Amino acid sequence: MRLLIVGVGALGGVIGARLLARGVSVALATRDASSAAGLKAAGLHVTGVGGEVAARGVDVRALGDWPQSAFDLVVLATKADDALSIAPRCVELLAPGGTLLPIQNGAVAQVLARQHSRVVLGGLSNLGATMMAPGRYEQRNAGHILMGELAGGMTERATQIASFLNLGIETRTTANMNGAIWSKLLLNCTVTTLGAVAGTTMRGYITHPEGRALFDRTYDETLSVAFASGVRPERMLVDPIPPLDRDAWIDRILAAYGDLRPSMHQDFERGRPTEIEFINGYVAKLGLELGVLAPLNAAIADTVRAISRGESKPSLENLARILRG
Ligand SMILES: NC(=O)C1=CN([C@@H]2O[C@H](COP(=O)(O)OP(=O)(O)OC[C@H]3O[C@@H](n4cnc5c(N)ncnc54)[C@H](OP(=O)(O)O)[C@@H]3O)[C@@H](O)[C@H]2O)C=CC1
Ligand SMILES: CC(C)(CO)C(=O)C(=O)O
Repeated sequence: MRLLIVGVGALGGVIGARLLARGVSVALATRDASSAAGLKAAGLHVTGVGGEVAARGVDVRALGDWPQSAFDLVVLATKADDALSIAPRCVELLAPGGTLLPIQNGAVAQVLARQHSRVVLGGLSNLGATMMAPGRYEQRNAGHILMGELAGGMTERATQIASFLNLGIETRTTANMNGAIWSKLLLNCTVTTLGAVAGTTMRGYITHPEGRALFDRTYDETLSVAFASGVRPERMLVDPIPPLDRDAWIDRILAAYGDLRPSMHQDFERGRPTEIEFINGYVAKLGLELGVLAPLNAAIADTVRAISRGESKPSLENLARILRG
């Protein structure tokens, strides 16, 4: 299988390096020729969970420099906005019958599938990684890539692609990919975004009454939109549907994600665009289309946009303000 990884940041770098270390042939695409030259010189080096691996002399070019129809699989590992803008170019790079596998947080695969339904397979990452410098990455957990057909069910292409990626990186399939993407979305709409607007981790805000109230109400609102869209969220690390013993369920979420610094908070600090339009922004918009109002998701998205514009700062007070409406 001829594989191209587009976006050699935290996730793309770890996936590429682990496949190369197992002798799998991997082509890489960066934004431009100068980052490709830098990466060619640096090679890929991964430390952390899963062990240290290094790859020299990597096959890397700028995205625009790869020939058309050259790949059977393109793993799209950029942030969401970039994924949307370069998806048409990625589709051109696919040979007939090829597959585009986006692995962003949020509803990127669903949005891409509206334009490129023929080729898009749903994907997400339960693997956590950080890029220290171009070519230098740290794997933060023992997570895996999850993939499957957005229309549901299992196909031969999904099984074949998973077996291929499994040569270097743990990859699982699900017959309920939409449900899995929504399960992650439920957590990103709450754990990630509330932590980002509060400027802390989930453990840092959930002990405040407003933090707990906003978490509960936002989670339930997001779940209503998921159900209205016909999705049945899939169990992943925690049960996606809160059981009667909600406190014990919150403790399980805290154990898995409570101490992680939200990626969106890092986006604020680095002045980078966030993925909010594919997280709470997506849920608010879809809720409107489906006639299920999602005012908390809309208010959270507005707060994130205001912080990105420099009109507000992350703080615990944002949570109380969003709750007041
Ligand atoms: N890191 C993690 O632990 C996890 C990440 N995710 C999701 O995975 C996605 C990727 O995240 P992450 O790896 O952290 O992001 P990074 O920002 O570390 O990596 C994205 C990479 O894509 C590159 N890129 C941007 N535009 C292009 C382009 N036009 N052509 C080629 N490359 C391009 C960027 O290059 P440049 O620097 O030039 O912009 C950067 O190297 C996000 O949606 C994130 O939400 C999901 C779960 C965990
Ligand atoms: C792990 C988690 C849920 C933490 O917020 C996340 O996905 C993120 O920050 O992007």
